[in-house]
Amino acid sequence: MNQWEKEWQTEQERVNSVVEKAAQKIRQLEAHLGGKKEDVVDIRKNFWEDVTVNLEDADEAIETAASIKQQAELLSELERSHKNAEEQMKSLVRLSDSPYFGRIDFKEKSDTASQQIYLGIASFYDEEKDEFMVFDWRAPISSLYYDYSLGTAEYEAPGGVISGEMELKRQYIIRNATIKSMFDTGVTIGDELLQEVLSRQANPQMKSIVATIQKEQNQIIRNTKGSLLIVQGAAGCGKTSAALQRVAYLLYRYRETLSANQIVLFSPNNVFNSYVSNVLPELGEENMMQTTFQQYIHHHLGISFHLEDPLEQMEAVLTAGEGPQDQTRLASIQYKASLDFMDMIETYISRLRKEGMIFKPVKFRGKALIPAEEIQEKFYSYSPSVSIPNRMKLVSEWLVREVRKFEKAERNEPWVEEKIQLLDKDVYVKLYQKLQKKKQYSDNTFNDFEREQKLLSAYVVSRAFKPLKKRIKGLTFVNLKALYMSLFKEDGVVSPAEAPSKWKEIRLLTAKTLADGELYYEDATPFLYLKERIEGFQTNTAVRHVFIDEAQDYSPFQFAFIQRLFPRSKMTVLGDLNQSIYAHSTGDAFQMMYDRFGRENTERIILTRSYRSTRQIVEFTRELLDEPDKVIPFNRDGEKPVLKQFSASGEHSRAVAETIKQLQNEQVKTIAVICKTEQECKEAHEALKGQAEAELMLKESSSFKQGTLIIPSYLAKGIEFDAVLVYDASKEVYGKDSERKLFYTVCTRAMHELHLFAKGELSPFFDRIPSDTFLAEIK
Ligand SMILES: Nc1ncnc2c1ncn2[C@@H]1O[C@H](COP(=O)(O)OP(=O)(O)OP(=O)(O)O)[C@@H](O)[C@H]1O
Repeated sequence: MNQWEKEWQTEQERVNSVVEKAAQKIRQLEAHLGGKKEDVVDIRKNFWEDVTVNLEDADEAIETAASIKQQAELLSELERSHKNAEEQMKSLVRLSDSPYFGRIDFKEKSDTASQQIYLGIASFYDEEKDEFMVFDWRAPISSLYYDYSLGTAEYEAPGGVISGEMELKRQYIIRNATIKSMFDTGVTIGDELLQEVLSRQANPQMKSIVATIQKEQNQIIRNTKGSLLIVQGAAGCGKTSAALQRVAYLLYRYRETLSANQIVLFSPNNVFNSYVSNVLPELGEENMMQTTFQQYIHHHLGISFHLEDPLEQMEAVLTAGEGPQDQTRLASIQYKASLDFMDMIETYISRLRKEGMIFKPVKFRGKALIPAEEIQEKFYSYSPSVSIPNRMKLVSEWLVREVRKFEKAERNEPWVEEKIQLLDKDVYVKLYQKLQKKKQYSDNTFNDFEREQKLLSAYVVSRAFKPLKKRIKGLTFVNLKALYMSLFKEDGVVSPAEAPSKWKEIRLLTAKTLADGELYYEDATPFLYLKERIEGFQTNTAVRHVFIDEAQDYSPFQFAFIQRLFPRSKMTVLGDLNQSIYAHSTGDAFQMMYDRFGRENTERIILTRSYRSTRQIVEFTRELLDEPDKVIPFNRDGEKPVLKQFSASGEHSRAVAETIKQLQNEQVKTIAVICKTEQECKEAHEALKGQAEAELMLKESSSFKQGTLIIPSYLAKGIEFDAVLVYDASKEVYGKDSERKLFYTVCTRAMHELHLFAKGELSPFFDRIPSDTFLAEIK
């Protein structure tokens, strides 16, 4: 047995001993858990027997309440500890399969001997020996593993910086408690393990990367300095991965004060949500809250008209032509994305303080109880120094009082009698009991009938007025739609000198769509902003950390809005300007964020190494960028991208089908035929019918499946596939310079293979790509 084999054996023995200790712990926990479960069941069963209920007098009632409280606390404490034990159990089960993935030997400056630190997903403490057999990857000392190669190294412990010498760095792949591979590394995280991880097939669910986190990614994960962290980097450089491990890190580091429901991740779409949903549970943490910006807006708008989906907007933009209508829409999208538009709304708000508020009359059964003009008069009767939301509140209280007056008068209306006849028997009985309780019955049946009648009509009227009062309290008497539309009137807020280009056309377009009962997606955030400014901003102060992935797709307006929504929250913003695919994402949104938070509160980290795709694919895709050298491929080899160009469309689809079948025969798990738009997807699906099996995925389904998909470009955002087939890389489809970023985004979804097909003339983007970076077949 050579030295390495001996090492291997010693390491395997250590794995065995950790697993054995974990098994002991599992047995103990099982016994404990069983007992706890019985206790919980017992307490639930006997809850009312173990409390003394006596409500005879006030003192007794207080004692009873105290006794119930004590019993409830006991129960919740037991439930909590049961949950903890269960979580510990899950972590031990994971540990028994693969206890750790790395080891470092570190000698502190002041020590003579080095300490062996084994790193795993969760820590494991040996009570007998009083030492950690495994350190959590997020522990302060674990950062040595990610940040240093052999030699001098230091880390930040709670008590200060600790320096020393790293003498060994080792990596393992352990499955079923057996070491499958083991390597010592000199450089940061050895290429070998990363090579092995990256060469695997794509998965419908993203995986955690804790064993191979790179130094620059570790900086993102552990950064706790500023209130804004901006992460920029090319496609596939691990922004999303780093963000998710960062969530896990924050939950560990601030475990006393931070919980998963205080962290929000804004993701590009629901497919992406499902794609990343497994990473945190895999790391033994609960998932943070996940939403898309569209869902958030929709939920808070609570409007009755139809709100356009961002995907519909995307389709409209991607299929836009040179005609005036389409050009107006584009100009409108861009202007409404800007901070200029937010300023315009602010000017409007200042004006509304003095004049111009628009209300709806308060109506009941079709009858106007309080006309809109009267509400407006009341609104402006309050001092202008009172803010608009406060005045709204005062008006709402006044309206409720007014409505109450009408409510009383309404009791004698004929409809009330009709409703009384239709009342349920149960209601009658209840009201009868109420009267009896109040001892309001007399011997005089005539009086009794009158009282009954009064009570019944009061009941019927009050029930009928309830929704109206609720609506008033919800401030629905303000006419938000009309207010928003006023922004686009000819004599509106904007002075001709400040008006954006095509302002007249934008005004007309907006007025028309709103009048048709539709709200375009570009209007959604400004509309909500106006609503919040009038009704009072519903800020969320419970959320402590907001993550925005694919941040290049947010408009400055949306960013500013999010910042305002979460005033007590830190932010991590991740994106790549080269993948800006929305028409509103003009300019450098990151710079704008940077300016808003201020330099002293902001950290900016740029990632340059791309891990997703093979070296050959990165060498091809990066040429689409203005600064190709800024993207460095990770050294993993594969085939060069293949381009097949056809003049006849029949041959084109046959070739696509052939490639799909070939990949399927090779057992490639995830294959995506990516088209630019929904329309193109449908055409592709039709053309491939009967030739190759492929599923059409057009809308955001809630999950992302293995297999062969035909998918539009914007739905493939943030996701990756083993093989990508660009359905038509012709000039017809990717011809405008504004589509270069989209083309880049599409091509960079490929991990191992990239096939491009073109019908007719090639996209001009190929002019910038050196011909030796791909293989071309022209038919
Ligand atoms: N340190 C790492 N170890 C192992 N795999 C990694 C590492 N960093 C990134 N990856 C892998 O690279 C791929 C791309 O990562 P990720 O999706 O996080 O990149 P991204 O920057 O968000 O990409 P995009 O901007 O294209 O959406 C994923 O498969 C991820 O698992």
